[in-house]
Amino acid sequence: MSSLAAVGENYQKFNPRAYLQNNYMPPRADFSSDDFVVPWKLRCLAEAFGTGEIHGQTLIDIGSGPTIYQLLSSPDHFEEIIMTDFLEVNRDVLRGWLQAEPGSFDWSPYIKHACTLEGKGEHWKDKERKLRDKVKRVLPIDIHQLKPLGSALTEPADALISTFCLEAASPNYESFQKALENVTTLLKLGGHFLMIGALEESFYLAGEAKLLVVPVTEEDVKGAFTRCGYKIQDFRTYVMPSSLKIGVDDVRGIFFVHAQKKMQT
Ligand SMILES: C[S@@+](CC[C@H](N)C(=O)[O-])C[C@H]1O[C@@H](n2cnc3c(N)ncnc32)[C@H](O)[C@@H]1O
Ligand SMILES: O=S(=O)(c1ccc2c(c1)CN[C@@H](CF)C2)N1CCSCC1
Repeated sequence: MSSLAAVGENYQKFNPRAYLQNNYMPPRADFSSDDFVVPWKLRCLAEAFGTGEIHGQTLIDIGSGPTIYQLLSSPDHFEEIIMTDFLEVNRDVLRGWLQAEPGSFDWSPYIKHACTLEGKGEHWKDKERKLRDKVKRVLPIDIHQLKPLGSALTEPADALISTFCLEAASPNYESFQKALENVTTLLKLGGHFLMIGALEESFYLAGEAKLLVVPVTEEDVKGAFTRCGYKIQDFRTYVMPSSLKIGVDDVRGIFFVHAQKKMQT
């Protein structure tokens, strides 16, 4: 079995609820200080979208998983948002939240924090409704395919966003780089890519699943984007405090990159 096939097979054991529990619920999800990682992530995204540079018809979220926090500052800037994931279980979890099904994950602390960061006086229920209205499709994706969305997409997008996907779905750095090239085909020339990911992580747990992660450094990430024809507009890192290391992963830090696809290749 190829290493890519092995990654895909291992993901069949991925448990969305366990993943959400491990990463997006207290005590790890702590909003009590701006210096904590979740406020830091939301601030990176709010500030990037707040520049007004990143806008257009379509935004695609690559490897959404069962989460929506990554999109909270985007709805005012795009007509259509497309969410994607490799696993049907995750696409089903997303559809449940989008349709406000009972028992869906409570993202309200994240939505409220995004409203505070943006400082527009927007009520969190309005932001929640706006995001639900803008997400028009939830599609299957495989970043290791030359055409990651197959024939589902006709027009390239104005912007891409991806959080904790490429490094968590690639068995090695070569396939991480190739996956970036593959997803870049989904983006217009001059389009913007916002990515948040794990630094120097080798595994994470999601219920019965132990998923292998290709450990990447800041230089690895910058090099991959540069080799793929991007201009890096902003790059930030967050060092994970030891208090947040509870055994569900071995992440050392988090990166945020805002990159723009050059007009000339
Ligand atoms: C660590 S989770 C990230 C989820 C979410 N974006 C977040 O910020 O928490 C990694 C995601 O990558 C997805 N994935 C795994 N293999 C993939 C592939 N070949 N192509 C696209 N996504 C894949 C998984 O289904 C999972 O949802
Ligand atoms: O936002 S995080 O930095 C975060 C959030 C998600 C993930 C990781 C880290 C690291 N492992 C990833 C596996 F790919 C998933 N965070 C980790 C500390 S507690 C709150 C959640």
